[in-house]
Amino acid sequence: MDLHKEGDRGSAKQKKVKIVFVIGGPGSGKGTQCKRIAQQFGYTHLSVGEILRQEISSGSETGAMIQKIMKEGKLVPSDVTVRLLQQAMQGINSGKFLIDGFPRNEENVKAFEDLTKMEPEFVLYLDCPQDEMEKRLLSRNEGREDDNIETIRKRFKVFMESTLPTIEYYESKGKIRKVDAGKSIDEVFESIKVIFSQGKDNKVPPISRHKCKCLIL
Ligand SMILES: Nc1ncnc2c1ncn2[C@@H]1O[C@H](COP(=O)(O)OP(=O)(O)OP(=O)(O)O)[C@@H](O)[C@H]1O
Ligand SMILES: Nc1ccn([C@@H]2O[C@H](COP(=O)(O)O)[C@@H](O)[C@H]2O)c(=O)n1
Ligand SMILES: [Mg+2]
Repeated sequence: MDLHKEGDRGSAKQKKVKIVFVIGGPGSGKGTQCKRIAQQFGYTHLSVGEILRQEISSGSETGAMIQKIMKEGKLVPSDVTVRLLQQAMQGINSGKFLIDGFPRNEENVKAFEDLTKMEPEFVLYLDCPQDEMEKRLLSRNEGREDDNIETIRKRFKVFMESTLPTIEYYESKGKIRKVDAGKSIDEVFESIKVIFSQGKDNKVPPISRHKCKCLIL
């Protein structure tokens, strides 16, 4: 798949690639729900955090740099993240991508748009209270280096300061589909199924920072 040529929207020969971004605070359930969405709706699930962790495992210099940033709960420079994401997408012959944990800041948005010339169909936003996310992360038990209380608090701060503005950006474009992610896994998936069944014309009421559950501590 040539992700550059996909930007030539007029070309009938180009296969239309559909992209859905999935964002939400750390522990909001992005990975959990993406697995279900991919299975039920035929998407290829790409977790950007997982792609970055694979780069760490490769033992490269870039991986070492990523590991340091992740441990601090900060964000990896967008040129690195988007290059790795684009490489992962190019290796897969799929028409539908579910991109989990992306974008995390405005720099991510710009780098993705500049490099791929693509935009998401919509952005699924898992809105979850912070105390619930903290509880989930502390009992996740998957051996992640960043699942400790110190790093978790830093990740929450990054989410508030850097990711919420991207949610507002996509809200202004009418692309946010928000679900209450504080409920049980099954209940959250029920709300998500409605969104994926209705497709891109399903509009939800506008949100603002003040209405996010993640801010009600
Ligand atoms: N709705 C839910 N209710 C209770 N526990 C949940 C729910 N959704 C996910 N979990 C659990 O919470 C933990 C975090 O979920 P998950 O890994 O899907 O979150 P995430 O948003 O991908 O987090 P991160 O940003 O850190 O990758 C996991 O142990 C998962 O099993
Ligand atoms: N767009 C992104 C996504 C992730 N990161 C870094 O990876 C960490 C883990 O991400 P998860 O989605 O698995 O929680 C995250 O805390 C960041 O350090 C990133 O920089 N940019
Ligand atoms: Mg995850």
